[in-house]
Amino acid sequence: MMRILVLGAGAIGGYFGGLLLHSGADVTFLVRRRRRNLLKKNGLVIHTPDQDYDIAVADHLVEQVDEPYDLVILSCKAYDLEEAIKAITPAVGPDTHVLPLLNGLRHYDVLDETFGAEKILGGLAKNICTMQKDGSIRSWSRPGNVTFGPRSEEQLDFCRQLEELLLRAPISVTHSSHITSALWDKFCLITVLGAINCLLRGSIGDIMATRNGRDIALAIIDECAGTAKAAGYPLSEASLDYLQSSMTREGSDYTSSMFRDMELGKSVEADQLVGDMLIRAEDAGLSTPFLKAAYCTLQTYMLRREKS
Ligand SMILES: NC(=O)C1=CN([C@@H]2O[C@H](COP(=O)(O)OP(=O)(O)OC[C@H]3O[C@@H](n4cnc5c(N)ncnc54)[C@H](OP(=O)(O)O)[C@@H]3O)[C@@H](O)[C@H]2O)C=CC1
Ligand SMILES: CC(C)(CO)C(=O)C(=O)O
Repeated sequence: MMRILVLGAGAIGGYFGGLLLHSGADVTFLVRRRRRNLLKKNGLVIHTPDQDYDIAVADHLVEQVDEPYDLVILSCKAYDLEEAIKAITPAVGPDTHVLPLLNGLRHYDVLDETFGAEKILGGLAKNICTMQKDGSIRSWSRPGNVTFGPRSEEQLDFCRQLEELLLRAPISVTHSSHITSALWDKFCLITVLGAINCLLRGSIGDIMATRNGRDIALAIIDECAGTAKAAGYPLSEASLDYLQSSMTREGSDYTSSMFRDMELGKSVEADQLVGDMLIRAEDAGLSTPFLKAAYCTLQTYMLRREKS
């Protein structure tokens, strides 16, 4: 059976790792002391719109690893990547594959350089979820989706085995043969949503109730879509339609995890999402005033947070 190590049992790692374990997969969570203690005490509870799961994880927790696994699922925040790489290094042997589920793109450069691109699959998560104070995971998606795929021919066999395994869990699974395009689509979606929410400080519905919210949302979509096009990964018509309708829907309570983190006073992935999109736009010679304003807002937030 495929041996899987999941780094981080937060919202994304806890949800997908927990549901994989529930489906009979061989899953071990690599967690830090505080998270380990909480999971030992409370178990891993996952609340979904249709069902709650109470998963016994006490025997599936480690604070460090010393042997290779077949698959390492990486589900930390981007600002924790460096430490996470140190923690998983002993688990990455010659035949190991790594599936990152982080938002953004920059982590691929770092992972490729550290472990070799042949080991790093393409992956992303679509799941509106959060880790609650008591350590349980709440997901509002029906169900959360993992999209993954090979970044080179050599990874195809492993991806087929992985698809078989993922399909046994109560999650939605997309095995993409164009994973880099899918990563760009998700990068645009999360940057657009995060920039709108964090710049204008509200859910999509809150913002659509204002005089100019819709115009600003559409301008941010244009800036990100232009950047994707310049990078050689233009958004499909369907993706663009989806962005234009979901980001301007009246009454929508849509928020990104970055905005929810900001509301809670937590650290945010500003550099890896809005900041990175902005750098790529500038490199392509594009004018992106709204992304600049959004990044400036996020940086100001982070600077004030560091001071307090
Ligand atoms: N939440 C969402 O709705 C979505 C999030 N994403 C993306 O998924 C990624 C993860 O986000 P999310 O799950 O929300 O974040 P969380 O903060 O909920 O979870 C991250 C977990 O990673 C753990 N972690 C970090 N570094 C280490 C380490 N060195 N060793 C062990 N554990 C570690 C943290 O542990 P500790 O508790 O000890 O700090 C934390 O529990 C982000 O890139 C995010 O943008 C993508 C789609 C949706
Ligand atoms: C797009 C969304 C909102 C859900 O998948 C997300 O990725 C996030 O909140 O980080």
